[in-house]
Amino acid sequence: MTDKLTPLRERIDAIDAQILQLLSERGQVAQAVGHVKAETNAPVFRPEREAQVLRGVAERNPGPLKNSDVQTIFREIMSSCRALEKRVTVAFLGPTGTFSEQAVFQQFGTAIDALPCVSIDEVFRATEAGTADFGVVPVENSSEGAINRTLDLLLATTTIISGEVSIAVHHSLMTKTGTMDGVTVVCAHSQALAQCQVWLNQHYPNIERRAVASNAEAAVLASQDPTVAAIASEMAGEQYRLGVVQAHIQDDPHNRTRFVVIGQLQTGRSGKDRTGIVLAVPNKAGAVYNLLAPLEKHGVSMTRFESRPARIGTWEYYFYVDIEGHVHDAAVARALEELKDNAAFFKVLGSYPQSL
Ligand SMILES: O=C(O)C(=O)C[C@]1(C(=O)O)C=C[C@@H](O)C=C1
Repeated sequence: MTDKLTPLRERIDAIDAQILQLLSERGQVAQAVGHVKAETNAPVFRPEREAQVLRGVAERNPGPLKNSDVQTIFREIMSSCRALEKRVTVAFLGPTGTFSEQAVFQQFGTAIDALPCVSIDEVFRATEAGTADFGVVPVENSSEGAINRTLDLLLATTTIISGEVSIAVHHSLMTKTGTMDGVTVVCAHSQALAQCQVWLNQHYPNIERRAVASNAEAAVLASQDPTVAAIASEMAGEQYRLGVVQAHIQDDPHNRTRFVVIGQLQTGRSGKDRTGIVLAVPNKAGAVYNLLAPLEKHGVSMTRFESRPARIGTWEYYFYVDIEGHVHDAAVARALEELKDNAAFFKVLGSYPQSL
């Protein structure tokens, strides 16, 4: 047994030495890139380049490692190389242990300074003020729909969207003891309670449900009080040493939340991009239909259409539209020019690489 293992481990040691040498070389090149960028004041974080690198490794992956695992490794390599150029600060809806934090790491890797904020408003403020280089905010959930606060803030913000991240959202029911003995209340963020309501109705119809600021806060409460159960990610459960009563209790097994990255950065073309816009039209028959006609005319696909009541001003609704492509793609540029001409309000939220 040992004799068979020894030569294999020696091979692994030799490969690791090569990997380490190559990582060191990569780091040195990243430092050189950093110097070039510093001379021209160019942005350090280039989401379009990182997306291309990650798509490239998945395309060229010879196996046996899974594409998603190879991408996780390369994301961390780029994160560490980027940190050699400049360590970025990223604001998110805290506390730590939330899905928002997971989205931050999925986009930027872990070689960053993560800045937990108490609300979505605070994430926007920190990013606008420059306290954070970027902010990560939830924008839609596959079972609950739009995160309205984010949509409202995107309308007014001076920041632009530079990226998107999609996270599988799995909720677990957890308590201090790992059982429901003596539990009188289930705490979670209102979105999480909504995403688990069928399951809760079936299994614990009579236990009080209490909405709190975040699932991580619910986990903190459960860690302090054995009569409280929390619905949160298992990551949060581990962090606050909770026992799992039941894993994956969300009603939709494919439940996902999409986040956007906000900042001052205009992301370049990656070859597979998305653009977010907000529009308003005068309240006339056929206005919305006519408004969107340029998209079809120029062969631009719409991937999302969301409306929000305008709470002030002359128009009744703002329309949040996501389209495929980048503002610098010829067809998108032409379609947007025409859209703008027909709209009473028009704002480009940003163009960015589609999430992996
Ligand atoms: O290509 C660049 O612009 C780099 O700075 C290098 C690098 C990388 O490590 O590959 C690091 C940070 C950028 O976000 C993109 C890529």
